[in-house]
Amino acid sequence: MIKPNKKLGQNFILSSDVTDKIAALAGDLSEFNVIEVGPGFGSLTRSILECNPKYLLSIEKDESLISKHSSLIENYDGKYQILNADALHVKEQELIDKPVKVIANLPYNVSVVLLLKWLEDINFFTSLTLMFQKEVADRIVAVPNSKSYGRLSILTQLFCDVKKEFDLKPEAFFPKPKVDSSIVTITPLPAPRFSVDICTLKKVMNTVFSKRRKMLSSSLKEISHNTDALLNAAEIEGNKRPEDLSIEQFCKLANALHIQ
Ligand SMILES: C[S@@+](CC[C@H](N)C(=O)[O-])C[C@H]1O[C@@H](n2cnc3c(N)ncnc32)[C@H](O)[C@@H]1O
Repeated sequence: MIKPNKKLGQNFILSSDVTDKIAALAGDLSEFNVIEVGPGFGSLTRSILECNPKYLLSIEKDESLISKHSSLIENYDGKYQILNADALHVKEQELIDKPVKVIANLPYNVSVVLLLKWLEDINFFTSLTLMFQKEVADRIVAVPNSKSYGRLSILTQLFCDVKKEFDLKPEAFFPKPKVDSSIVTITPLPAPRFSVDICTLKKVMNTVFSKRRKMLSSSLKEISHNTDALLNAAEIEGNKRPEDLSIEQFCKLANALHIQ
């Protein structure tokens, strides 16, 4: 009898058609080491292994699920290992060699924190094929002037191409989550789209998005003693709101603040 652990975001995919489709989205795996976060009972794991990766390492926090993988480890002798660890705290760079692809049906409670962690050294990865709750996926792929556009869209798209692949209804999982889910492909760029100091960019985004409805001329006062000069230097009108700005404009604003 399976007793899913809600705290660990355990919603297992029911159909192998779905897991096969997710694994296939990651493209040819034969030259790649693959990391899977949260293999659960191994449904997506099996689909990934059937795509013949060079090596697969799964990272699972729930100790009680580790033994469920013994036959897969035996059948894919030397090609598959499972690590009982918290994916938030592992250093992938110490566990596996490049080139690396990540494929995962992420535990939703930690999915954003995991993505932010991977973004810190994004060029370690060739691609990430990830399942998020739909609302988070929408934020990742959002464009300016939309309600989902914000910090996560800007940070991810500064470093990566992003593509929403398909949505899944709660019925695709056991137990049924309360929300829809979406698969996103994230492909790191060789270099960030625009040159910017990331700390300053984060400071600007945190300031203006925490007052989303306010005009920039007002919200930027919190971090700049001369908002007119700042906005002029970035060639942005003060009556704009944060969701009006492109990623390039955010970077211009951060660069102008950095030298102010
Ligand atoms: C959404 S389920 C996916 C299970 C399986 N891959 C599937 O698609 O059916 C998330 C999995 O992540 C595991 N998990 C939760 N938090 C984790 C963490 N911090 N590090 C590693 N695994 C975690 C859960 O125990 C669970 O097996």
